Order: sequence, then C-alpha cells, then structure tokens
Amino acid sequence: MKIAVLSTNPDLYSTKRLVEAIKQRGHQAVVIDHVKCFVMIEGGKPTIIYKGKPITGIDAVIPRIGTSVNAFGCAVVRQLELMKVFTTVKSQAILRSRDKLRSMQVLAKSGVDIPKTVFAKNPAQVNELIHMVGGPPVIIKLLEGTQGVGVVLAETIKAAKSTIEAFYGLKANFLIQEYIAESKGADIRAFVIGNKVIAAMKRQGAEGDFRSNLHRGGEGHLIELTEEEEHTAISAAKALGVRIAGVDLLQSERGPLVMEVNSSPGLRGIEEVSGIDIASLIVAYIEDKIVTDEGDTVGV
Ligand SMILES: Nc1ncnc2c1ncn2[C@@H]1O[C@H](COP(=O)(O)OP(=O)(O)OP(=O)(O)O)[C@@H](O)[C@H]1O
Ligand SMILES: [Mg+2]
Ligand SMILES: [Mg+2]
Repeated sequence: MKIAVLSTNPDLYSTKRLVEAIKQRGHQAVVIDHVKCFVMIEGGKPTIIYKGKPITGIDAVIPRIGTSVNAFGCAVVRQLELMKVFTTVKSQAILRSRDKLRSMQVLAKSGVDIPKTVFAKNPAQVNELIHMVGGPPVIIKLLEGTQGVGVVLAETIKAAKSTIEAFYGLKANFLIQEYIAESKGADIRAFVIGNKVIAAMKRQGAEGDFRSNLHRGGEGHLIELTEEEEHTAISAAKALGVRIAGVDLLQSERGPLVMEVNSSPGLRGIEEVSGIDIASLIVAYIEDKIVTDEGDTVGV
C-alpha cells in the first residue's frame, strides 16, 4: 500500500515514527504537507494538486492536522474522502472532536460523563453561569484551545467575571466548566485504537499548575485503567467517531469524566512511557480496516 501522513513537518516525532512504521510493515510512505495542497473542486472529479501534480495512487491517509490549519486541513481530508482514499479519521470527526462545545454535546447525548459545562453568549448572566456549574472555582476554556493554552482556572467570582468579560470582549467563544478539584492537577490520557485502549498514562501538572499537559511541563507515567475508565475512553472515542484517539479523562468522585477527545494524539509521550510501538499498531489498524471501512455514522 501507499500510505500518506498529512503533516506540515516531516521532522515531528509522530510524523517520523509513522513513516518508519509504514516502511517497516512493507508499505510505501509519503508525507504530504496539507497546507501546500490545492483542493480542486470540479464536478465529478475531485482532485488535489501537490507540488504541481495531482495526487494519485494513495490507498490510505493518516491526518495529523494542527489546530491552526484545522478548517483547511479538514478540507483536504474531505477531498481525499471524495477521492475514495481510506482515512484513519474522517474530516467530520476531526471537526467534531476539535470543537469543545460540539464534542461535549455529542458526548453528553451518548451517555458519556463529562464535567458540568455551560456555554452562553450573553455577558449579563455571568453570576448565574458561574453558579450553574457549581463554582467558584470554575474552569473557563476557549473552544479551540490546545496544549493547555486557553484554559483558565478562576478561583473566585471576581476572577471568573473578569476572565469571562475579557473573553467576551475579544469575541472569543468559550465554555464554563465545573472544576474537578479531586483530580489534583492530574489527568489521564488513554490512547484508543478502534475498540481498545492500547496504553494509558497519568499526567501530573508541574508544581503550581492545575493543567497537566506535557506541553505545560506536566509529567506522565504509565497506568493501568479501571474497567470503568477503559469503557469510558472507548465510548468517548466511538461517540465522536474518532477511531484513533487520545482521550483525556479526569478522575472525579463520581467516576471518570471525559474532558476531550484528540484526533491527532501525539505519540512521543505515550510511546516513551509505555515502550509500545504505537505507530506500528496504527498501520496495522489501517491494514485491517481498509477492507471494511464503515464511514462516519455519528450524524451530528
Ligand atoms: N474541568 C476541569 N477540572 C479540572 N482540571 C481541568 C478541567 N479542565 C481542564 N483541566 C486541566 O487543564 C488541562 C488542559 O485542559 P484541556 O485538555 O481541556 O485543554 P487543551 O488545551 O485542549 O489541551 P490538549 O493539548 O490536551 O488538547 C487538562 O489536561 C487538565 O489538567
Ligand atoms: Mg485539546
Ligand atoms: Mg487536553
């Protein structure tokens, strides 16, 4: 097979590992920079032009789309879908999971537990919003943040109000969320492929930070999930239609709560702590699924 990794940077750890694994398993690997693609929209003949030539002969694609080029990256993935190329994640699923509001709605509808969350457009009701999620303290989150940037812990009504007003002033979309204090600055990243959790790590935030993101100085170590945590992670990935996913969970008094489902989960942290060749498992998943691709069935 010829398998493409959609990535803006061939030197990133995850991109390199995927290319290695594709070759090791006897396939041909190409890295396509989606930002440099031209999407040709023409009746009956979907085409992508890359480096001056139409892309042809690709059997499968592994999208690694950064948040900054999300809309365009997804247009490229959608075009590949129209060209009948197998993709590890559909464009719809990338968009759905990356929008924190939409994904919370879909997860809640599917019966996956999430922290209590509100979304509002009207700054007049700030007090009411804060109390609706049981705060303060409350978490205020930009809808499309990543790597922990755009997530604020407001410990008092005053802090929450001024943060909310600042975000409204910037016309940024955000949600207000119940703060799960019991998680003590830690979260769980479960790496899901298909119907299985391949590995999971607990990430503890740097001293003095409530955010556990590795990019913010957090540290990860391998853990064994409880049955309930495993079930929650798999259900969350399934609910959003993300077949290869990094599901972030908080351990709360009422059980595991899903914070988000990442459709381009990084491989470095999880491969390092687990010692598992996850890149190869992703390629093996493609080999297995390319025959029976069932499409995106989530519907919202
Ligand atoms: N409701 C919450 N209660 C307690 N801690 C939280 C809550 N929401 C987020 N956090 C902490 O903040 C971190 C960042 O939040 P979140 O994962 O939603 O943001 P992100 O910017 O999308 O990060 P990522 O890079 O994982 O996509 C979480 O990993 C967690 O440690
Ligand atoms: Mg995120
Ligand atoms: Mg996260």
